[in-house]
Amino acid sequence: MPPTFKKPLDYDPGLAQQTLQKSYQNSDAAVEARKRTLLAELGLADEEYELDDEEEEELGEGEEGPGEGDENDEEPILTRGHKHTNGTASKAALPSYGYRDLFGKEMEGRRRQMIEVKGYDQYLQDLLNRSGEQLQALRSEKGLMYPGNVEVIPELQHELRKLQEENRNLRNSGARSTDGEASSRGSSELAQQVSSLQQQLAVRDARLREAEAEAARLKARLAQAADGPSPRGAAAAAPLEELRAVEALLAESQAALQAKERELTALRASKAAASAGGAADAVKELTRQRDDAVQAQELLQQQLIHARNDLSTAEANFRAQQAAMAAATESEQAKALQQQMWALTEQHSKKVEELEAELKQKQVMIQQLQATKSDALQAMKEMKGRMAAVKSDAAAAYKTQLMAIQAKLDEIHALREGVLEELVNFQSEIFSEKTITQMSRLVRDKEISRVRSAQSDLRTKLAEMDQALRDARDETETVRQQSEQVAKIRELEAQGQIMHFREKWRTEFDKRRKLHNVVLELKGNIRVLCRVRPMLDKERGGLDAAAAAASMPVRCPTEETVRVAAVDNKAEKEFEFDRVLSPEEGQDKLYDEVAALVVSVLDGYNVAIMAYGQTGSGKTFTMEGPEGNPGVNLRALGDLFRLAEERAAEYAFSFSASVLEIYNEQIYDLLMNGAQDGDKLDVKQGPDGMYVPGLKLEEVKDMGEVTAMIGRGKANRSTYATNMNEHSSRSHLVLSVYITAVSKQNGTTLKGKLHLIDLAGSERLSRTGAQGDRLKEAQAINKSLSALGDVIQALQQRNAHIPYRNSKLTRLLEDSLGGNSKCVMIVNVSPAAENVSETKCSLEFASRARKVELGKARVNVVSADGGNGNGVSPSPSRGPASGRATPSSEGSMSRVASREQMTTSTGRRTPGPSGLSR
Ligand SMILES: Nc1ncnc2c1ncn2[C@@H]1O[C@H](COP(=O)(O)OP(=O)(O)OP(=O)(O)O)[C@@H](O)[C@H]1O
Repeated sequence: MPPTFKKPLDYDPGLAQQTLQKSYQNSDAAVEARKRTLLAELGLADEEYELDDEEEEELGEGEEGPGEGDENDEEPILTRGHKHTNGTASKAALPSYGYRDLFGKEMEGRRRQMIEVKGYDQYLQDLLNRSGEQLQALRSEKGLMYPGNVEVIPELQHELRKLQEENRNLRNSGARSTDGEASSRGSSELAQQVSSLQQQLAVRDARLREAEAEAARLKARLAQAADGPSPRGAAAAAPLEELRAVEALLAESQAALQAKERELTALRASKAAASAGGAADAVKELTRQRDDAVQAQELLQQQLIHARNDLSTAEANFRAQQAAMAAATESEQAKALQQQMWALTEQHSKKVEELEAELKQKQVMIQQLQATKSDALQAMKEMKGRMAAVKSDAAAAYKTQLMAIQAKLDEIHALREGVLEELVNFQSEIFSEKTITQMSRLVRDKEISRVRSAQSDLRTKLAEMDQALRDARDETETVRQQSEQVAKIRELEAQGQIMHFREKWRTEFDKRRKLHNVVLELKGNIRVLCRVRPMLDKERGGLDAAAAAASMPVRCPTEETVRVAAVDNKAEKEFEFDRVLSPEEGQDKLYDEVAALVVSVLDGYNVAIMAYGQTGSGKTFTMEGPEGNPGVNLRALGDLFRLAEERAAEYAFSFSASVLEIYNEQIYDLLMNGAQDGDKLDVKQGPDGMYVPGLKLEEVKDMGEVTAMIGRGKANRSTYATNMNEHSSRSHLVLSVYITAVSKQNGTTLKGKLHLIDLAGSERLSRTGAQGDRLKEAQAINKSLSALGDVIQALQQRNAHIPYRNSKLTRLLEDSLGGNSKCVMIVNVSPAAENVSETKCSLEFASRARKVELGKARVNVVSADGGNGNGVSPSPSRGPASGRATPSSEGSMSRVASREQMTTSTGRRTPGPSGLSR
């Protein structure tokens, strides 16, 4: 078990030094105390050590023996003392043994008495024995059982006793010599003494060596102690010094012993001299030697006392050193324990920090919980407040009712009082006063019971009202839930109905589309629209718009007829078309008439919309339109993109387009930059119908791309045309749109084609008066338009041969004027009087075209496996592969017949000329 500490201590050299010093002092004090005890036992108190001057002098005077002279003061003390052993010595004659400085005069006096009683030797022996015992007791008491010290001192004591024995022997031999014994016998005794002394010397030598060894052992132990930490070494320094002092003393003892040895050598010499010389001299010499030996013995005794004291001091110091070492060890242990405690303290500190952190978290949680709790309390408070308000409202209502009841009761009471009063008055007249009192009590009790009953009824009614209110609330909740369920059901039903209507709408839409196509077919595949443009400013002749309109020779009496006033002795003439658009009708109205055909393109039909008319009649206005008021081209394309987007769930559409110009019977690609050789582009027939090899087709995805493409085409056209206005009048501009629609359900592909054609001016050659290049241009225009007229006539007459190849224009439109296509011709006319003749020609040309029966159109469809799916459409009136005219079917004829009948019935359709050429 390690010692417990109140608190850890660091090693403090100062404290250790103080502790050591204290232990020294304690040891010194203990030795001093023991010494005093010893002296007390001997009858020598401390105060007795001091001698006053008087006694000193007295003793000094007493020492002067008679006949000895001054020189006796210097005699060996034992020489004089020995004289008194014979019982003749007085106190004044006692020798001074040189202890005066140690024991004092009184002690010296007592000592002398004891010496006189016991004899010197006995006294000395007693003193030594007692000192040894005291020392041993002191050692035992202090626990200083160090072998070296314990052994050395008894040995020294033993040595001392030996010396005393030797002295005694010497004295005895001296006494015998003094008594005059025979010198021969003394000689032999001396020889024995010498031998004995030699043996003693040998023994003392051995003891001295042992003492030296012990000193070395002590020295080693001290050095070992000094090898420790410096404070411990510092603590051991003092005992080391002490040991050195002891060593010095031992060295002195050794020196004394050596002196003794020398004395013995001298004794041997004296022995030899005694053997050789006279006995008296020998005795004298021996006496002198004996005195010297006694003196040496005293010296040794003194040294022994010093050594003993020094040893005691060394022991005390060593003990203190041990205590200091123990203290240092304890300090180290304390230090280790302190470190352990620090480690434990750190662990505890960490644990405390963790616990503190946990505590903080708990505190935060507690704060949050408290906040939540306070919120809940606040909410409860608010709820309580609301409940209290509700209660107070209810209480107020109840109170109001009670007050009303109370008021009623008061009224009743007042009434009752009145009645009672009257009754009393009345009764007083009839009954005695006693009877009246009894009656009034009865009436009052009855009234009270009636009021109580009324109160009870009211309470019951209130309870019933509350119950009714609760029932009403429950019913309201039930109704609300039911209504929610009904609303959900209706919503679901509505969604179902929406789905149903959507499906129905889709079905109806398909039906409508089919019917639309049927209507178109019934109407005829070439529809002819007539558009009369407004009067231009230059054509008004100074008239305002209204007056100019009133003077116009071209009128539109109905939506299907146009009337041309009589000009040049020619009668007024009226023409009928599928639709006639007056000057007031805008682009949107016109587009409404062709929009249905545009839809047909997405269904896989070939559609051609062409604007016909003399120069300046409004063809470009109709097809292109001015900026901000687009014509057929942009509106048709816008519709196509819009419808394609609507049908995106069913079909995947792709659009491409080309822009070409036919000028002087040559084809120019307006999407190609730079000069072109018009002869190089020709019209061919491919698997998908007519096409122009080498013509650039551009994919377009939206109106932005279309607009940009048309803009480039126009720009290219203007670069090579010297006079744009004149050039545009003498060339055909064809914008073609190719649409592919792949069904997402069965993979079939529909391919539609839309030609939007702004034809060249149709004025007659004779009217132009052109010559040279102009004549050539006019002839070319005439040729292509004549070819168009021939084709229309051949179609109308159902000829076996349709002359498509007579011009690039008709060749290009072969599959758009054929059996599987739909065609709209918009004849644009000028309302101006100066253009009446040309207007008539244009209207007559369009009237003939209107009579052309193209037959039932067919869808360009390719099945998913790559086969031609044209068979899905109704039986064609012409062969699909050749595109050549075939005899009309009965159905077609019947439609024509019906149209003829319609015309006849109305009397407005007039048969046109048989030829179409101008
Ligand atoms: N419906 C109309 N409403 C208003 N102005 C029109 C209409 N039609 C044509 N115009 C105007 O008449 C003029 C001639 O029209 P436009 O250039 O379209 O004739 P055109 O037949 O294309 O001539 P060309 O054969 O030379 O190209 C233009 O100024 C045009 O703005």
